[in-house]
Amino acid sequence: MSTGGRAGDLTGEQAYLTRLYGRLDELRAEAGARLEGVLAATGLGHQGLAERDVAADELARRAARLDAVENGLCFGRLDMDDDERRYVGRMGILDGSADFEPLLIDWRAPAARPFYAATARSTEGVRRRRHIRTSGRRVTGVLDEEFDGLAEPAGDAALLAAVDAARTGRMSDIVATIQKEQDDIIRSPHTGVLVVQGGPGTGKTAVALHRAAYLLYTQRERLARSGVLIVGPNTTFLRYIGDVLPSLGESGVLLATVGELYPGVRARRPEAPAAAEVKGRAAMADVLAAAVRDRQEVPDAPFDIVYDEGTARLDPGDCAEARRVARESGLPHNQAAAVFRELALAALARGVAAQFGQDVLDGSSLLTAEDLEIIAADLAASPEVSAALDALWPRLTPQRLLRELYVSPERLAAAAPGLTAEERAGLLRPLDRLGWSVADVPLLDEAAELLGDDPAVLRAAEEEAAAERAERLALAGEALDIAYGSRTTDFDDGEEAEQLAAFDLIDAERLAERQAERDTRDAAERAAADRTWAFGHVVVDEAQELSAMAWRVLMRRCPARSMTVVGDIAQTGAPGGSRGSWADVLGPHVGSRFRRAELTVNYRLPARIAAVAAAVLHRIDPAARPPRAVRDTPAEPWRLAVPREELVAAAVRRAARECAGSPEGRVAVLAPAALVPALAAGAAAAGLADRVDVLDVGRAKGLEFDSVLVADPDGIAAASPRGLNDLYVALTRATQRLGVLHTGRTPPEPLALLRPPAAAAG
Ligand SMILES: Nc1ncnc2c1ncn2[C@@H]1O[C@H](COP(=O)(O)OP(=O)(O)OP(=O)(O)O)[C@@H](O)[C@H]1O
Repeated sequence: MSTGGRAGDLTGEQAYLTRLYGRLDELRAEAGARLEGVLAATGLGHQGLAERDVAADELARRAARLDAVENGLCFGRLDMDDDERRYVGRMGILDGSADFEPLLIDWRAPAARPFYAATARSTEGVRRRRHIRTSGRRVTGVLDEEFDGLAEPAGDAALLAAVDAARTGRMSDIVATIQKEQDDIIRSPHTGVLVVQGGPGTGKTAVALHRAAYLLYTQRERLARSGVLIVGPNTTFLRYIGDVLPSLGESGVLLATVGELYPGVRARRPEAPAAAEVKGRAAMADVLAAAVRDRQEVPDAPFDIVYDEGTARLDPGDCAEARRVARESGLPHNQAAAVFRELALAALARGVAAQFGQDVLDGSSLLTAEDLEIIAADLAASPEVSAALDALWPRLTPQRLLRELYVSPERLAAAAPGLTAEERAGLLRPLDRLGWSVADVPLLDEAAELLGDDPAVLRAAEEEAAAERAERLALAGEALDIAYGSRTTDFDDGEEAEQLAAFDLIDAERLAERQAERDTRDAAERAAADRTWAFGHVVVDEAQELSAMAWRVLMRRCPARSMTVVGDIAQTGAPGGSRGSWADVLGPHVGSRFRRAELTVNYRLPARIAAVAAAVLHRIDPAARPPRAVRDTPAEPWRLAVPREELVAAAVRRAARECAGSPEGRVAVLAPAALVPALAAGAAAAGLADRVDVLDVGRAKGLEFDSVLVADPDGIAAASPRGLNDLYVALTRATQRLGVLHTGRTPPEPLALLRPPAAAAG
């Protein structure tokens, strides 16, 4: 393999790149002019206006795609055995001639595949693979791999440069350096559930996002209609990965946490881990089904309903029969209410008719059919009768079902006999205005399925959602007022973050309202507002974190079961997350009908940090194979014992030292949640807030930083429901340097092997 850039190569590639950007500019100008033309059209009827909006949206999306590929437009060239030359880049570009010659091949097109798949042993017709490095519109280097059959290409310098680069705090795409084992997954033709297991840093997230981009390219029409959902563990993570698909020219994908998947509900309520774990169990589906059945009542004894026209007697036997038929209708609760009501009304009408006596000869009613109809109509129109029947089979919103379950020990005991008294007590809560937790969302969704839609209930649910929104806006308004009121010219970054959160909230609401007014929203936008939306493809990242109940939600959102599921069971941290295998997780939904792929190379951790992590992994699961690190760095990971009362100050000092040691890149201090506020305040006071993130391990899941300081590893292990899993996650976030600050004489055992840093004075 030859590297570097001979002057002739650079000049030649620069000329080609300049031509490509020239063509890109032309295409942008064309798209802009067409958009202007469409928007300027006047005298359109209703239909014409709707068509114009659709066309304008499509053109705006195309313009956005053309803008998005500006950076790193072209990154590779293939010289084939037959002398054909192919340039590979972020999008396909044809020249402007009548022949439409391809100038640039989209990385996802079959013709680009050899760029990722060719090896010395299987060259796929490639003679030379060239990596083209650019900065803006300038070529800065080329790197050639010659497949002359003589030798295995040497280590991939392009890859090493990419994985060694300083991190920005936002994930970048890897389109220029996708490796073969990753490419096989990205382009997998499998149409069902594809599970990608891999240790930390093996590129699971990167692969999942590039697979989404690949599917959007190969199945554009289908997925433009049905949309793609990407599920991540928390909003910090979603922000971290949020630039990747747009940089690949793909928008219109919905990124959400499970807590955001129930329209109208924002899950903000804190939840005790034990209660979250119980709520995540698959058995909660039966609990909810029982809770719904429990709301379908039969009176213990006959009772009289006094209404305008007299008194009607409701008999428990008739009620039980009406309930039996309604249940057997197979309809969801709210729709079956109509069946119950009709049968109960008929029974009531028979009872009233009987009050008028019977023919002594044949026992038939003395009333005419017309009389009977009038009685039935009077009963149906009576508010008293309706109230009595509604009390027996109330129409329910999911919110009401759950709220009334959570406040009632009796209802909980009846619906959840399988839970222990302690577990049930953990679910109890007062009637308050704190809303819903993330663990409640799958239960609301499950309840919505069991209850079904009913116009009256939909209205009630909308009213509840509107009230909740109004409350949130009021709270946001208050937060803004507070932020403005307490604004000083020198507020620290913690305050600024608060203020931004409030602005974000309001912006999100405004956006949602604007979207609701248009009907040209893309699939992702419409899907976000529709609980019953069926996505064309669902990507689940950090999939090990999901509870059994959360999986049920995702399976409902993807009836076609076209899914890419990526995760690492050894990193499970969430209280309801997976303990077993992927077969345990997916079995209830797809049986054994899923394909499993594995990623084995670690692109994040330098070898010496990977060795520390491997020792911890061995403790978690002696049978697990740690991924192989692709590179090493000179910095030795270290540990430092500090007195507990000095931990915060020592961690802040160390973070400052990390920042001073390299001018760019991100530093993280990872600590037990209880320590985070003090550490964050210390970092802010030291003026480090723009370079240093202070996070608990749950928030750091899936993220990475140039330098990581793990503060109080014992505390992290003790606070984690899974013992060492959270510590494993914390130790696997660093791309360059790792330090551990512990308070005991020695840290948890595998870390005891580490030595103090070169200059130990904290
Ligand atoms: N082929 C590649 N070229 C360049 N960088 C890569 C490549 N594959 C992965 N990386 C980088 O390696 C890092 C780790 O990738 P990623 O976050 O996708 O790993 P992960 O398996 O999801 O990790 P975790 O389990 O910790 O969430 C990222 O910075 C990613 O960009």
